Parts: sequence; structure tokens; C-alpha cells
Amino acid sequence: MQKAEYRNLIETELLPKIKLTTPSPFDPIIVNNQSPIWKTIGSGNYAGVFSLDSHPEWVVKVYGRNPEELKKEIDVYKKLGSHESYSCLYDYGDNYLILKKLNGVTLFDAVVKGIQIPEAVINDIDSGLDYARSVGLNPFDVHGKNVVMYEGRGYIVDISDFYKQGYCRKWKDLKKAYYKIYLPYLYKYHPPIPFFIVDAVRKGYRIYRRLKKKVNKEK
Ligand SMILES: Nc1ncnc2c1ncn2[C@@H]1O[C@H](COP(=O)(O)OP(=O)(O)OP(=O)(O)O)[C@@H](O)[C@H]1O
Repeated sequence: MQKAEYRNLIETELLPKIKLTTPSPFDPIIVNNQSPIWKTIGSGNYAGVFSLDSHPEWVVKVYGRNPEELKKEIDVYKKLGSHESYSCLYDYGDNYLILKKLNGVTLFDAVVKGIQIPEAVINDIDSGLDYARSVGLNPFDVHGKNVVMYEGRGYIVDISDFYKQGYCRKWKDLKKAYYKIYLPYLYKYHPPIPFFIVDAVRKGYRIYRRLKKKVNKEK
């Protein structure tokens, strides 16, 4: 399928048939998709992500709010260019991006489902992040739900915060947990771990980081 035809299907069959809403500024986007041909494959705080069965290599990320974030994401993708650890920007419109589809399971879901996470996945993501730094970006908000593995390789799905300033330690902390807990105790038998436990660990980590930040500020 040509890009023009794909864009036409976005403009005529996707955008008029989806509604992206948010109950409050702090809630993620809720996607209502009435299109018979476009499938919703994901959603986040800003956007819904859609794909067409007849062209599964591409996805469309439609922003439901904060259009200025779309421009920043375009800039980040332009800096990244084409690299094996990332998706790639093919084209964009006023409120959407056309991206290469990344298949796979997030590391968060892999732990829940008991799918073994090989060290190569961690190394791939590390080298992807090094590459981002080498082109002047600042890997930010890289965590277990933003990275995926597919056929033993690691990929970074969400780069939308790589333009931000400051130090984000989420990936460093995840790696610490991988080497200190996952690899020695879980990797070999990789039992499924109930969602509520993995999610409680994730939430506990966020609360811990917030408290630590507050304590450090008050010092
Ligand atoms: N290139 C891609 N290929 C396949 N799936 C994707 C791709 N980009 C995004 N997705 C899916 O859509 C979901 C939402 O995308 P993304 O995280 O980029 O949205 P966002 O609104 O910017 O999120 P955030 O809340 O993290 O800022 C992802 O978790 C993933 O499941």
C-alpha cells in the first residue's frame, strides 16, 4: 500500500470514527473506536494507537490532547532516524504520527506471564539508550511498560519524553532489580507472577521514589 492511500484511510476511515477522551487531566486517554477496519492496539496518557490488518507493519498514533507533545515527538523521531532498537517515523499529520509497528511483549507483561527475559534484551535496550544519548537526546521515562521484547531482542516503544531535561533513573533501577532479583531467583523457572503483585511493586516503587525526592528536597 502506498503512503498516500494509507493517509487517505487515516483521514477518511480512522479520524472521523474515533473519539479520544479524558475524564481528567491526570487520567489516560479513553479510546472509542467505531471504525470497522482500524484496530485499537494501545493507548497512553496522550494518544491512542491503531493498526490496519491490510498493512500491519505500520501503526498510527493519534494524539487526543497536548498537540505540542506531538511536535516534540516528531523532533525526537527525526533525531533518532532509523535505529534497530526503535520504531521509525514514516509520516505525520496535524494530530497523528505514522510509525513502524513494534511487535512484542512489554517487560512488565513478560514478568506477569512468566516469559523469560534474556539478558540480551536488557543489553539491546541499553545500547539503544546509548545511541539516543549520542544523538543529543535524554532517555527519560524508560520503564517496564515502555520497552518490549520480541524474538529475544529488546526495543524501546515510547520515546516521547526523550526531549526532557534532567535525570530519570527508572531504567537504571529496573536493571538493578533485573540483576539482583530477577536473574538470580526468577529467570531459570520464570513462574508467572500475579498482575497485582507486579503492579504493587511498580506502584510501591513510584511512591518510594516520590518520598525519597521529597526528603532530599527538604534536606
Ligand atoms: N510503534 C508502535 N508499535 C506497536 N505498538 C505501539 C507503538 N507505539 C505505541 N504502541 C502501543 O500503544 C501504547 C501507547 O503508546 P505510547 O506509550 O507511545 O502513548 P503515550 O500516550 O505517548 O504514552 P505515555 O502515557 O507513556 O506518554 C503503547 O503502550 C503500545 O502498546
